[in-house]
Amino acid sequence: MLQQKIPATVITGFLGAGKTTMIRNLLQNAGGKRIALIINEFGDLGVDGDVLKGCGAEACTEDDIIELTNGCICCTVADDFIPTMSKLLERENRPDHIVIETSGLALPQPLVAAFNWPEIKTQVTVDGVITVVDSAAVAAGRFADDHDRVDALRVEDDNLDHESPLEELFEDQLTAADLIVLNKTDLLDAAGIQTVRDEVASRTARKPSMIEAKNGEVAAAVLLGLGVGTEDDIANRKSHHELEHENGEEHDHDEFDSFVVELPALSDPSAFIERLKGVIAEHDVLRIKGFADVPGKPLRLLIQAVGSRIDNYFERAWAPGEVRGTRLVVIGLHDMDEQAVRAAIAAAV
Ligand SMILES: Nc1nc2c(ncn2[C@@H]2O[C@H](COP(=O)(O)OP(=O)(O)OP(=O)(O)O)[C@@H](O)[C@H]2O)c(=O)[nH]1
Repeated sequence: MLQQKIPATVITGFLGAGKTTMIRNLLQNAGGKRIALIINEFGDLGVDGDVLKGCGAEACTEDDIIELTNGCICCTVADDFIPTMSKLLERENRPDHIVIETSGLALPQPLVAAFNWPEIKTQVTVDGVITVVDSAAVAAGRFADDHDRVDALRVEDDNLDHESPLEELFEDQLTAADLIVLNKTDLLDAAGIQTVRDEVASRTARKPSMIEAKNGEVAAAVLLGLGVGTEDDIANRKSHHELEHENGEEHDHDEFDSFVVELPALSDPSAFIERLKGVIAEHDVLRIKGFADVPGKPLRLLIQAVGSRIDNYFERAWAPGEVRGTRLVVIGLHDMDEQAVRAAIAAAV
């Protein structure tokens, strides 16, 4: 008997937009669907996997959560994604739906194209690409902020074919979308949200629907079942990179850098977080996430910084045998001064 293709939803969006938060909410409200989740993170601490495994949703047990940690999924399609999908499809107990969270720096286009590989195409179809947008970051001009600098460079160097890397990635992720979720609307007023809608609409020639959300709260029925078959429409969603290098030149993530900082226990987490805000602002760090050891506390403290907005909460107990420690992934543009950022974070403890 011919098996029905399994729908796969690709969830993309820039660092810190709220992808993991939205997926966590989805898993807790999946309405009886069994979901397999493939998570790809930039930076190798596996924070997203931990957050999702910790949500205890029946829709998706720990076995159904697969982490791809060898770099951005868009660059490791052949070595990482295809073999992972093949293994998943060989399972006896196949999922009803597959959800893929790309890293915040990934281009969705090569991933969607992978669904046209013969061994995948016969068994799976892309239900839709959902792009999560940090509305507050858009309103703050995060993705357009170094226009002047790039324009100045372009005058000096005719060969410069890139816009700012943030802007380009933002547009590529929007161009791939079947549905755009304008998240974090709690941080804006109505006029601010309208500005974000206009800005987002102006960044893609395609006009996918847009919905607004707070804390990634979107009904499962809205996210799953778009039924698009996006892999058949990739010709209309080319990334800047594909348009510039039609001859197949490799795309890479040279514009971004990440490293892990190991720190001692935090005796005063609030003071550390206040000082961390200063470090982020001074060095223009894009994203910090990780966890901390707070002496005397049985739970580990999760720290999530998106720009200089920092959330922190006690997440889960240290597991038996797990070494307590403080580890943070730091992500920034390539010109970020790693040594200076390391020293500044260490001095903030
Ligand atoms: N105020 C506010 N914060 C949010 C909202 N959604 C998510 N956040 C917070 O934003 C931070 C980043 O959220 P994540 O869900 O980890 O974002 P992500 O897109 O998975 O991030 P990466 O994995 O780095 O790409 C966390 O601290 C969330 O609690 C929202 O709607 N409003």
